[in-house]
Amino acid sequence: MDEPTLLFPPDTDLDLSFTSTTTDRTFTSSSARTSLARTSSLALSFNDRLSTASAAVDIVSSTVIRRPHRSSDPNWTAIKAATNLSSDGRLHLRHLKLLRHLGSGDLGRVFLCRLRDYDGANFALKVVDKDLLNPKKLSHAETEAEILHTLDHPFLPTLYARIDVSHYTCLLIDYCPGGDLHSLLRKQPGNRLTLSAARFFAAEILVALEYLHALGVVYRDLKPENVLLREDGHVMLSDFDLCFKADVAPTFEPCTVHKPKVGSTCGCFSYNGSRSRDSRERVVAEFVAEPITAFSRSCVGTHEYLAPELVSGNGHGNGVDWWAFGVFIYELLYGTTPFKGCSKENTLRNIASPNNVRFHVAENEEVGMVEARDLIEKLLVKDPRRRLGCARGATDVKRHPFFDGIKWPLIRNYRAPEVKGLVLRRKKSDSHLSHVNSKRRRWWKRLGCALRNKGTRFDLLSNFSNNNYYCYVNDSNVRTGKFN
Ligand SMILES: Nc1ncnc2c1ncn2[C@@H]1O[C@H](COP(=O)(O)OP(=O)(O)OP(=O)(O)O)[C@@H](O)[C@H]1O
Repeated sequence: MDEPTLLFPPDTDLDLSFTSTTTDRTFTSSSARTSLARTSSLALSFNDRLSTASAAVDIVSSTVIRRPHRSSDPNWTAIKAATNLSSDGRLHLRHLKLLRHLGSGDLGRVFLCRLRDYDGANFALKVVDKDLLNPKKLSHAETEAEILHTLDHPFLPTLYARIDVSHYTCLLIDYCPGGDLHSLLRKQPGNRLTLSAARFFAAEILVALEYLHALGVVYRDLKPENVLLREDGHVMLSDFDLCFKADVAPTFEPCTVHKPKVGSTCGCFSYNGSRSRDSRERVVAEFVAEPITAFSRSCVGTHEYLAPELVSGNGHGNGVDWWAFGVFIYELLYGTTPFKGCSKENTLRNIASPNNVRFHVAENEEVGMVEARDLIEKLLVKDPRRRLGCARGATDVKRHPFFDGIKWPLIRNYRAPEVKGLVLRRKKSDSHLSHVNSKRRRWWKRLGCALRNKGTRFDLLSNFSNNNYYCYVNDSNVRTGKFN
């Protein structure tokens, strides 16, 4: 579908003229689109005259967004510097320089930008022209801005500033140079990832969904296209225009867990197989925050990711995200979606039919695929009342053997997998850390050797290092702490 060239007359607020060719695969009720390929060329600039004159109409929220635990983040440092230098302590469009067009969506266009006087931090600026949107899209745009404003999570975008100028709303968020997971999949042989890479991305998305659900946000548009990749290879779930908010009542619920025998180790990243036979059971109280009473009738989402209850149109709730999570893991591992038909209608028919998901089982498949299929089957249960995740959310999904060995609280520190086409940039702070870590590694190694010589078990010591650079030793098996 060719988008028309948008040219603003010289006296309008912004000059964002460009041409863009877009196809996409999202549909919202009646309209259908797909985001499979995008090409665009552009010539754009903020109108300087406007930028300086815009102060009177700017409604700037950057000063009210505070994330104290991220005070050392370079992006925040840059924003703080710009606002400190600003005469009214606010961020304005004149503080930004647009570098290039990143892409277009249903609601607006996204540009790579930097602060004018500071080159060290990249941002993405989503520009929504409210004059071009119908009331329904306007409400989606407002939903997205509201949800972005509430988020504070490493796998979700940070809204640094919202700048309203005339009929434009501009949202300044994190820039993800790694592109999206859908494009990355297309670069892989068979369009699929290795099991350990799929598990890394699935685990991060699970944590992001857990956070959204704890806020009462049902996401409704999970798909690889909406998973952007940060420079360190960690994910950023994007696109919140199809979300809806519901009530959530957090509880502590009793749960039986397997307690490993003292001294037994757990492989952290490489696949660990089934649970240890040495485990004992104990009951613990677990935090559950899942919007189980969420209910909506509007049919939104992406065809291949729609849950059966969405297709039937009788109303849906939090379960649609757990269904989509099953489709997502399937696509990462099999290179296609499980109910895809030869047309959109066929796809919807396959989803609505009582037939369960089917798998192609390869002869020499990777260890862990049995667990992966079991998880997918449990997520793709057609009746949402019996679907994994619907009752107790991520708490239950995280405990599935597919995720065995992942140390959830440390997940943001894991090193991203090496995946063809994914260029990882190490942050300056990381290279400093890796220097410290390599010193620490050497220190542990020397200590381990010394103690081994004295007959002390090294595997107990190696468990002190919770970092994924370290080697985990489990009897005679050495497992490297990496996702690849
Ligand atoms: N933070 C970002 N960093 C890098 N690229 C981005 C970022 N946000 C968006 N993009 C790019 O811009 C494109 C348009 O994004 P946008 O969120 O407007 O629309 P979309 O993802 O197609 O979804 P929708 O139309 O549902 O809003 C994306 O496909 C992506 O390639």
